[in-house]
Amino acid sequence: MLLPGWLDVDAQLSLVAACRQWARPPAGMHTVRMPTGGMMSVQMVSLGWHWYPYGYRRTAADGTPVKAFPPELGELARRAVAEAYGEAVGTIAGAAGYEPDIAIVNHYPHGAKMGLHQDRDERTDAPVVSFSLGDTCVFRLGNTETRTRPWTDLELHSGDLLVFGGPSRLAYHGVVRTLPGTADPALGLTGRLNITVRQSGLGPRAGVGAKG
Ligand SMILES: O=C(O)CCC(=O)C(=O)O
Ligand SMILES: [Fe+2]
Repeated sequence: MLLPGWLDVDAQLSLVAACRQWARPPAGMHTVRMPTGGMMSVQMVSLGWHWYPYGYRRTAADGTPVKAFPPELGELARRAVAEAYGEAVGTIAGAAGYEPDIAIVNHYPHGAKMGLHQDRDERTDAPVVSFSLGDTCVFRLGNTETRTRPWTDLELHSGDLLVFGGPSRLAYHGVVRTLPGTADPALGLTGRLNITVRQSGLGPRAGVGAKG
């Protein structure tokens, strides 16, 4: 579900300010090396659970405890899910009782992108909520079966809300490119930020993934 302009400028400004705090060390913004050896071009910071390829743990990349998941971000994401699905909320897995406990903030400097992937390191089928801030990007929304066509390229603008739930929860998706300089200068942001809010399905202490 795409709800363009769901965040007004004030809400965008407060999220950008929050991202600046979350980005600070310890457990701050970092780059990620993929198991194949390459570095991701985005920088990221996780809240609640630290994401690494491919799993979640409580310890951040610098070895310090991951920052807490902010309850107000959970509240915002719950409202996003409720408004995205409206009366159909009961038909979408995990939407009615949405209890997110993870946020991943991605920063896209000019030239950064994200290859086509599924968000499948969570242990629930509850929706993933995505907020876009800053520069516009070309977002590729694929199908749930393959990394290949059919896909749809759409622009995500600052303030747009995208919710992956129900039949599209495991849709392949990625960021083809950002459009440098398209952000409202009032945001004071270089590049693009994306915040995804997720429900881990993990217990309070457990970690999952290839490295346990
Ligand atoms: O930046 C985006 O819009 C998508 C980010 C994403 O797919 C992810 O963090 O898993
Ligand atoms: Fe994703």
